Amino acid sequence: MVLRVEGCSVEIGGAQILHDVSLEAGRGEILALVGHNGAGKSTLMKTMIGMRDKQSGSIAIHQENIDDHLKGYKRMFSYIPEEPLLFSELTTLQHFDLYKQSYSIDRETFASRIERYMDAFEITDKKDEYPEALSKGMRQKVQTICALLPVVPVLFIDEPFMGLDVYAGKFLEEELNRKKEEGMTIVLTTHQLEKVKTLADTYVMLKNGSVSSYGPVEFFEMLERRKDQ
Ligand SMILES: Nc1ncnc2c1ncn2[C@@H]1O[C@H](COP(=O)(O)OP(=O)(O)OP(=O)(O)O)[C@@H](O)[C@H]1O
Repeated sequence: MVLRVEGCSVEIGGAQILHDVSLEAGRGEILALVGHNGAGKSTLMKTMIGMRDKQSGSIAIHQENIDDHLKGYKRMFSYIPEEPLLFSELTTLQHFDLYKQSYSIDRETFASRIERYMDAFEITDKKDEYPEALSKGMRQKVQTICALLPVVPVLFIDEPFMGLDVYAGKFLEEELNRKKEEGMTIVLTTHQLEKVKTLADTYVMLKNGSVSSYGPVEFFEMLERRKDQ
């Protein structure tokens, strides 16, 4: 297994938000976190990337435990948050450069990737702009490109298609499939059930902070069909 989460519980301000959550995902697997608003999907994702403390449980990528060596663990994944988290003092290109340095991406690989991504996401003419001069969707594109640049074992994405236009959404979907073929493990949250069915291999359904069902995506489709009957 590439990603292993075991018995994670999270409290925020004295309220128990996640209860004993466990999941795992293998190489080249796309895992969708699903559930109603407030079920705990973003909290779980933030906990898996070390942005939120847990009260119990363990999280590891390739046996690198989040609690033993956070810096090493952080080099094992990239992350696209629900709301873009950009630096107001950095231009689009400077953001990409920050990722190049953080993940030690070589110059040639970096140059070809940013050219391809800026072209596909249609933001080449925004390369010297600061975030305040970008629309929300464009900021989301910059954030998405940052996370797609490094080749890491795991990619975490919170609501990947929110705010993206249809062309960018289509390209992202194709790119996630390409990354999956190359062996990347992808964990995403989404409310778009169609995307779960077309993109994911497995799913974890959260209900009030607990895992209510978990398995191959065909099982999820069966549950959805049964609900409709
Ligand atoms: N910073 C916070 N302070 C207090 N409560 C929080 C905080 N963040 C999340 N919560 C609570 O934790 C619960 C889970 O929220 P979370 O954002 O993880 O849900 P979600 O499944 O991602 O929801 P959505 O689908 O609406 O994005 C909610 O009850 C929310 O109010």
